[in-house]
Amino acid sequence: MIADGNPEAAVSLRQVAVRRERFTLGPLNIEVPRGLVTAVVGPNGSGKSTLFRLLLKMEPYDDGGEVEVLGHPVKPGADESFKTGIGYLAELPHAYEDSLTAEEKARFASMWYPGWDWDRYRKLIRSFDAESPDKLKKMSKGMRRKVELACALAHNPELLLLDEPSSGLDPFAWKTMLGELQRYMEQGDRTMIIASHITEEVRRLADCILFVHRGKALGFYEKDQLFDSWRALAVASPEPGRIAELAKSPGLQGVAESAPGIYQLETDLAEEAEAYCRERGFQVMGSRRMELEDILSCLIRKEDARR
Ligand SMILES: Nc1ncnc2c1ncn2[C@@H]1O[C@H](COP(=O)(O)OP(=O)(O)OP(=O)(O)O)[C@@H](O)[C@H]1O
Repeated sequence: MIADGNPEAAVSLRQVAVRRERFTLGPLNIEVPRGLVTAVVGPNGSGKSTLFRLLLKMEPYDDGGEVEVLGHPVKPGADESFKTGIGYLAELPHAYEDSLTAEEKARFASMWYPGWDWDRYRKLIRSFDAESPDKLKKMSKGMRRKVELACALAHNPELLLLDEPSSGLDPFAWKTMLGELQRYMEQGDRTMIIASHITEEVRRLADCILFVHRGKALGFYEKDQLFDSWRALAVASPEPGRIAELAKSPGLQGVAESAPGIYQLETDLAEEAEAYCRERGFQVMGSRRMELEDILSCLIRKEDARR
């Protein structure tokens, strides 16, 4: 997770801290790889939106930290032209755009982004079924979201930052969005960072997952590896009361005796834990992938115990 000036990184953070009156993000040391989708997953108020704003130079950070986006330093006085290579979908709509129509918003964006492609924009609007002459403030939440998504994608940005993009979308629009985002990533050289509370969205889109909680990074994982190694095992023993033995199993994240001699064991080293159990005469009756929220709960529990 420590950044070391890796040119393969789309985003590098070194010892970066954002301080507010009642909240601190960081210090963060993170490298987000290029060409992949990284999902930022964490409870409400954990700092996901603040992280996005930091990357767009909308949040000042403490001296001593270093932020690099697409190879450019993000710091006071530095050139900001790299921002034209970013597509950003904020969590909430901007009030100053309320009185614009979709077409007017798009015209405004087209002046800012050299790579703006009207043909691409119109195709996206059609694909989202979001053709409307209304002002943005008169649109439904989902309709406005679709317009904003089309605008974030229309210049085919090198880096796409999506803050809870599916908020307000109906299931059809959600599916369309997934398809468009997958097509965007199929180009092979694009990078996406997405904050999401939707497990299915993370499962389908993400290559990597960054867990955050109370402004701290709890871990950066390759998704498939994460789901392979974090498992819940159902373990049986002919005699009850052997929980202390299981509590020493590799990668232990949690263990409970659900019935006499029947244990639920959560581990982030599934293969090693299964071998450990078998060597000691336990029977491994089942092994299932843990859900994203369960993994996040385990990480939070560990972090809270450390505090
Ligand atoms: N403008 C602000 N001024 C002061 N504190 C703020 C401001 N915006 C957010 N915060 C605080 O910063 C913390 C992180 O907020 P942030 O919006 O980054 O979290 P989040 O992970 O995106 O949450 P959610 O999942 O609810 O969108 C919260 O404690 C929030 O109250």
